[in-house]
Parts: sequence; C-alpha cells; structure tokens
Amino acid sequence: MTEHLIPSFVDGLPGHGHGERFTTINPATGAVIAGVHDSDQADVNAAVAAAERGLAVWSAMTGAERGRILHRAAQLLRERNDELAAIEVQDTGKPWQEAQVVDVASGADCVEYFAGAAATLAGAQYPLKSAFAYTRREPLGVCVGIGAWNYPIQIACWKSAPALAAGNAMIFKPSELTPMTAVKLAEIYLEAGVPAGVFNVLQGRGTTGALLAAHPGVAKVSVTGSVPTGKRVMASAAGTLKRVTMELGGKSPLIVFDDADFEQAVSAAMMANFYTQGEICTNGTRVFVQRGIADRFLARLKERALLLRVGDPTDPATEVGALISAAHRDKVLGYVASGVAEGATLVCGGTPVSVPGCENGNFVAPTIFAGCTDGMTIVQEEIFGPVLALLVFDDEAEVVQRANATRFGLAAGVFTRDGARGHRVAAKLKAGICWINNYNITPIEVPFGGAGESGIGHENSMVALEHYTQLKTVYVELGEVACGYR
Ligand SMILES: NC(=O)C1=CN([C@@H]2O[C@H](COP(=O)(O)OP(=O)(O)OC[C@H]3O[C@@H](n4cnc5c(N)ncnc54)[C@H](O)[C@@H]3O)[C@@H](O)[C@H]2O)C=CC1
Ligand SMILES: O=Cc1ccc(S(=O)(=O)O)cc1
Repeated sequence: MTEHLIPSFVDGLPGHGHGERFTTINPATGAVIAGVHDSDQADVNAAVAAAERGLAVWSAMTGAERGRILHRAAQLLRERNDELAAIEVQDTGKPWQEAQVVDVASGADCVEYFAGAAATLAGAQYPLKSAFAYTRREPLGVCVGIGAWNYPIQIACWKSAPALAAGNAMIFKPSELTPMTAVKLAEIYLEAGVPAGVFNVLQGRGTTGALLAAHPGVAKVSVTGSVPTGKRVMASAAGTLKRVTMELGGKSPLIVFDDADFEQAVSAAMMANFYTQGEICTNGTRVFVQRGIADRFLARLKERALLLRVGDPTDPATEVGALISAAHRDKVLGYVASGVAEGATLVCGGTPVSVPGCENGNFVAPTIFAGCTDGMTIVQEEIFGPVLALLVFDDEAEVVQRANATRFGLAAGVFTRDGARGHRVAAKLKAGICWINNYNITPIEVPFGGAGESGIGHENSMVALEHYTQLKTVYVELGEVACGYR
C-alpha cells in the first residue's frame, strides 16, 4: 500500500522533503494520519530559489492587481470553510463547534483585509528648497513564516496575507504537529491566481525552521511559538540581520474588580481558559479577583466549568477537545501535580478524561486552582492547557504590581464598571493587548503583538503591512549641484 504523505508545496507543486520521515497524529484518537518528511538544506535552497522567482513576478504587479487575486483567495477559503475546518479538527483535536466558526473564517477575514489594503500602500512626498524627496514602500523579498500548532490555518493566513499584499514571497513552515492545512492554503492561493513560487510550504520540524531562519536569501522571519524558540530564531536571523516578528508565549492576567458585571466576568474567565482546551497564547490564566467577590466568583466558575462537555472533537456538542499530543497532556498534568505539591487548592478537574470512542485521546478535564500565590510554578509558567489559577487581591495598585510581575507581556484583561479605572489600569499593565470588559477578541483591524518576552512586532492591521515593507527614500534635485570645487 502506498503510504499517505502530507507534502510540502514549492513552486506551485506538491512534493516531499528529503529529510527524515515522521508521522502526524490525530490528538483525539492517537491514530496516525499520515507521514511527513523534514525538509533538508537542499529543499530549503530550492524553496528560496523558487520564492525568488515568484517574487520577481509578484512584486512587479501593482497593489491593486495583487489585491484582486487575494480577494479570490479569501472567497475560496470561505467556500471551503467546512472542509478545511474538518481537517483542522483532525489535526489539532480542537472542537468542531470552534473550528467551524473561527479558524478558517478568521484566516479569510485576514486575507480579505490585506487584499483591500494592498492597493493603499504608498510613500510620502517631502517638498524641499529646490528639490523634493519621496519614499517608496518596497517589499522586503523572500519572507519566512514559522507556525505553532494551535491555530494552524489562521497563523498561516496572519503571516502570509500581509506579506503577499506588500509584494513579498513567502516560505511557510507549519508546526510539525499540524502540517495539513498550510498545503490547502497553498493550493487555494494558486487557484486564486497567486503565481507559482510566491507562497510555498516546507514541512519539517525545528531543524527545518532553523535552516530557514539562517538562510542568507531570506529577508524576514515571522515566528509564532514559544519564547525559547523565538530566542533561537532571533539568533539565527541575526547572521544576516533579518527582520523578525515574534509572536510568543504568555501568562496573562485577567483582573476582575468587585464592581464588574459578575456573570460577564465569569464568562470571560471561562473563555480565557477553556476555549481551545486552553491552548491559546493570550489566555488569561492568572485570574485576579477582588476579595469581596472572590468566594462567589470561584463558586460560579466551578459550577460552570463542571458543565463543560469534554468529548470527541468531531461531535458538534463537544466544547473541550483533546490536547495536541500525549507529551503535552503529560506536561499539563505535571503542572497540575506541581500546583497541588506547592499548596494550591485543586477545585475541579486536573485529571485525564476517557472519552468513549476516543480512548487514546489526550483529554484533560477543565481545571481550576484556588488559594494560589504569585510564586507558584502554575502562576509563573505558561501551561498552554485548560488550567486556571485564581488569585485574590485587595486594591488597584497591588493588583497592577502583581499582574506585571512576569517576564511575559502578551495580553491582559480588566473587568470593571468604572470606565476611568479601566483605562487607568490598562495604561499601567505590561501587555501588548489589553481588553476592557471582554477577553481574547482579536479583530483583524487592530494590531496584535506582545510586550516583554512575549514578542516583537505585530500581526494584523495596517501595522503588519508596514512590517513587511521597507522604506526607500528618493531625493530629486530640481536645481544645480552646489559645488565650490574648481
Ligand atoms: N503570541 C502568539 O501569537 C502565539 C504564541 N504561541 C506560543 O507557541 C507556543 C506553543 O506552540 P509550539 O508549536 O509548541 O511552539 P514551539 O516553539 O515548539 O514551535 C513553534 C514553531 O517553531 C518551530 N521551531 C522549533 N525550533 C525552531 C528553531 N530552532 N528554529 C526555527 N524554528 C523552530 C517549530 O517546528 C514550530 O513550527 C506557546 O508558547 C504559545 O504561547 C502560540 C500561538 C500564538
Ligand atoms: O494563540 C493565539 C490566538 C489564537 C486564536 C485567537 S482567536 O480565537 O482567533 O481570537 C487569538 C489568538
């Protein structure tokens, strides 16, 4: 029997890498989905060469021409929503009820947004004495995108759409744990009219990512991943002074003051910890609740967490799916054990769940810890699973200081009916994005990126488009060269 392989996609054609073979596994069943090959140095060189050829054609088009093609790609993504969402469920273990409405749709929103933005790229003009100057916003060249496994197609779109809109070519390396939908995106771009070589997918593990980040033909690397990976990528990229965008980890605070809309704040804490099994970088995993409402808040949180349906991700009723891998499940359960050992109170969850029909899946019950203190490992480290740590605070100055006591700085949330306090606290929090009276809302129009060790640069919005261009200044003399020499 011919083995099923998830291919790379270079120069408009599928084909597999020449490095080691590994497998991709369905997190909900433990079944092998397909084989995948690492891409080696020769594969990386070939992809860079293809991207350079694609770049020559693509960057010569006007923004409006590129935008028209990208609009078609967004439309194709929407038409294929359910097919792509089903692949994403199989690859990530996330619930169908999420994938069907978020993953592909948010990717399409992004492609559509940058399709519209492509024609708006422009420089500025500077009148001078007997001269003028103008700037051109030019593409960077061949850009590399490296993805994480939690939102595979969304991440591929968040990186490729602004890159392509600005006239760059891209080589995208999806996470080795979720290799499937990036190839579908490559097919869609091609079908929409993006020339061969402009968007390429190279499969592989971290070694392939490292080869891409170090390649001298690459102008920029944008990575979504953990902080240690981000640091390694920056070190590789420094060799040829590549631009970098880093979307990294977090341990974000969600602060609930006693005047907040109580039920809304509980809903936000649920969404900020249990959506996508807790595998979201911006999650508000440190839930600070003001003392006066803390007991009631915890009771309601527990009541609602116990109602969550953990189950087969393909079942439309399932609200909490499987963690990405057995190793990750064990890591999450290890954090639960450390929380207990360090004296936190396990309020609910914290155990593996056996799901009928998915007995080999990596399910963990939604977990709430109370009685947490700031120094505990579960309060300091990113767990990336369904584990909420509840912390009690007394006043505003104290909670701001405690919320900021982390080397991360990705996101934060504030719940209060006092508008002035909401803005005051948001201004003081170390975070790239801060939500007042909501959480984890990421419209394509607004910049998304982290502070501190959570990242460098931004995705989404017009800011991302600028990150994929470089300014060239052109000075135009209208008079004579002032030359005092004989
Ligand atoms: N800020 C953001 O937007 C997001 C951040 N994340 C973060 O990602 C992490 C979870 O995702 P993972 O895939 O486990 O992260 P990871 O850091 O293990 O891997 C991310 C990607 O980097 C690649 N990679 C690994 N080593 C590399 C190297 N030396 N050079 C180049 N590429 C390399 C991997 O193959 C993968 O494609 C969490 O820390 C999470 O917070 C996840 C989603 C969004
Ligand atoms: O991991 C980062 C991340 C993932 C998803 C979303 S959203 O659900 O599309 O808003 C935001 C950030």
